[in-house]
Amino acid sequence: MSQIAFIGGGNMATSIIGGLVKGGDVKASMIHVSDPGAEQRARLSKDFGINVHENNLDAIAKADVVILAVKPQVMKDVLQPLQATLSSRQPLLISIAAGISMDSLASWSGCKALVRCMPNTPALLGRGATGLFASAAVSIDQRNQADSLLSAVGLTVWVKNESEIDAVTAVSGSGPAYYFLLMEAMIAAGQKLGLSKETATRLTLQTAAGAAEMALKSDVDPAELRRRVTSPGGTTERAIATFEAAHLRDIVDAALKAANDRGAELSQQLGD
Ligand SMILES: NC(=O)C1=CN([C@@H]2O[C@H](COP(=O)(O)OP(=O)(O)OC[C@H]3O[C@@H](n4cnc5c(N)ncnc54)[C@H](O)[C@@H]3O)[C@@H](O)[C@H]2O)C=CC1
Ligand SMILES: O=C(O)[C@@H]1CCC=N1
Repeated sequence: MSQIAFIGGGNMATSIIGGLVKGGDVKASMIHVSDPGAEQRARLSKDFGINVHENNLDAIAKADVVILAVKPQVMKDVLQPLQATLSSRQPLLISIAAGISMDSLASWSGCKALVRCMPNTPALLGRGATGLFASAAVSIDQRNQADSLLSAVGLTVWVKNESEIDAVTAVSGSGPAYYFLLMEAMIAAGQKLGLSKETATRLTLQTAAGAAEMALKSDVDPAELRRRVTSPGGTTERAIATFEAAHLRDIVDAALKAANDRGAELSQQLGD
């Protein structure tokens, strides 16, 4: 069985580790995590019974797969001290960082088999969505390994071009935040209409979950599901007309383009 090392034990690593341990596909004893935060390490050790390390080199010492889960801004500084070990051991290197290119990962790590992927936080519940892209040096076995690690925490989708990872980031990596923003706005609007905060919150969250579940299970697309809620001359029609008049689709288009472009900009700024 492969040893898996996470460099960085923050929000995303915790989500993925939680999913892996809960799913039972990977033994806790096979998972190593390094993080400079003592509290972070204590929490990971207590919650999941995995191996924790202060030093990144200790985490990767026997790893077959190394998952990079640090912020993009520190990636170069994190990888350079690991380069000698990584280039001699040649583990499969999986980066979940937004906006760090394959070229940068290869030159900073010395690894050849690289996977860039973009998960999202619902991975914590096993309901994540991850887009992945592999370098040419990734073997079929390694690709399957990356797929099974990330599919333990939800849906996986492979893309053919590296640039598509920025689009995946814009749609699903950042996506949960868009839905949370809409929830915040609906809860506030419900309160203005006279509901208590608790009632507005419970109704909003259950509606979001129900709508998502319907869209996932339905054999028709979201546009048709929307039409089925919208009675002619009724209440939904007024609300949808208000969204359309405020150019909601253009706003979503611009927001996702901004996220996509920020991914590309980060690659430029943080690359060599
Ligand atoms: N938060 C999200 O929804 C998503 C984040 N990502 C990507 O995941 C990566 C991590 O993001 P988060 O988990 O949100 O950040 P985070 O800040 O929660 O976690 C980063 C962790 O790295 C640790 N760290 C800092 N310096 C380190 C070092 N030198 N060596 C080892 N560990 C170090 C920090 O102590 C922290 O625990 C980022 O690159 C981000 O682009 C990807 C998909 C979704
Ligand atoms: O906001 C970010 O940069 C990261 C990547 C996707 C979600 N969070």
